[in-house]
Amino acid sequence: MSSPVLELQGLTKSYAKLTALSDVNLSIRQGEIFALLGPNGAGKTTLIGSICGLVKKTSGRILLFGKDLDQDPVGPRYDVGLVPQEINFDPFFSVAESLRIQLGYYGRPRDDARVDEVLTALNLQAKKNSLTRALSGGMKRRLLIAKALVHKPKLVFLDEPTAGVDVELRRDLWTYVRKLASEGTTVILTTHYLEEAEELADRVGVINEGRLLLVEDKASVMRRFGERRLVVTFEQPLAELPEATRRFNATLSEDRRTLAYIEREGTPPSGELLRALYAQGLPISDVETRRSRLEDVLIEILRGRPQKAA
Ligand SMILES: Nc1ncnc2c1ncn2[C@@H]1O[C@H](COP(=O)(O)OP(=O)(O)OP(=O)(O)O)[C@@H](O)[C@H]1O
Repeated sequence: MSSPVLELQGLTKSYAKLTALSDVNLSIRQGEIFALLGPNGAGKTTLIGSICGLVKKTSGRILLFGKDLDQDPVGPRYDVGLVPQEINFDPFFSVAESLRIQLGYYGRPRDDARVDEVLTALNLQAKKNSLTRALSGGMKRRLLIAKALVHKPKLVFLDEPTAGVDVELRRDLWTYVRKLASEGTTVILTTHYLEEAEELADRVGVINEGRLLLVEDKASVMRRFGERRLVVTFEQPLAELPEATRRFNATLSEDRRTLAYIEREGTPPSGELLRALYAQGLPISDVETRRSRLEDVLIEILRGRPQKAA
């Protein structure tokens, strides 16, 4: 297995009255899409800032591409791209100029073909010669992403990349992020749109009050914390639940017309319960199922539902 792209060992950041990051340990694999999730003020931007050189850590080690940033704070950072939350470009440059400057800033030679490629990928070609201040909010965000990618970084941080953008740009960006990852770029993303993490992430990390609570494959998190809710409505009230369905621990409503069942890891599948009901020949008028979304799961984790071993 190749060595991690990024490794955090005991990363801690304290401000005068507050510990924004507390003993964070994390290892990121090459080519993965990692979503860092947590409520406002959890420490996500501080974590990204410490790696990108915008925040000075208090203690701990950061190894970027195998190099300790305390020993070489500059070199490894040339291969990192950051899409910050805040729009931060000079309004008096054109779109293309600001990308050219960015290339120079990262020590890369002038490369107009690369600038064009990124502009096309982010649907900004038509605005190539416009001043950045003349862009709409969504276009500014596209440019922010273009700037973070123009120097072909090996590791990209996307800090709330789609906050305030329209659905179309969000979809475009997701497609682009997937393409980057499939080509070997590693992506670390923070987002409050849980749908974004659900769509994109291979692994998720949950941070709260500066502590990393969990790091796990998204599929495994969904299995462990997720649930499927099954609600069956009968045409007539039932006298009682049939014997064959007792083992499911389902509940019958007060009017005895609807049955609710929650399927979790380790409980029988809801399909089995449905089959048992059909086998009894009960007249069913409606069946409804709802699966947990990552949003529900995150709330469970932050509430501190006791964790089983993974
Ligand atoms: N320069 C600073 N001085 C003092 N406290 C700070 C400073 N920067 C951040 N903090 C505090 O550190 C904590 C973590 O902030 P951070 O911006 O990392 O959170 P976040 O998870 O990115 O939140 P959000 O989702 O709202 O962007 C917060 O309590 C914040 O107020």
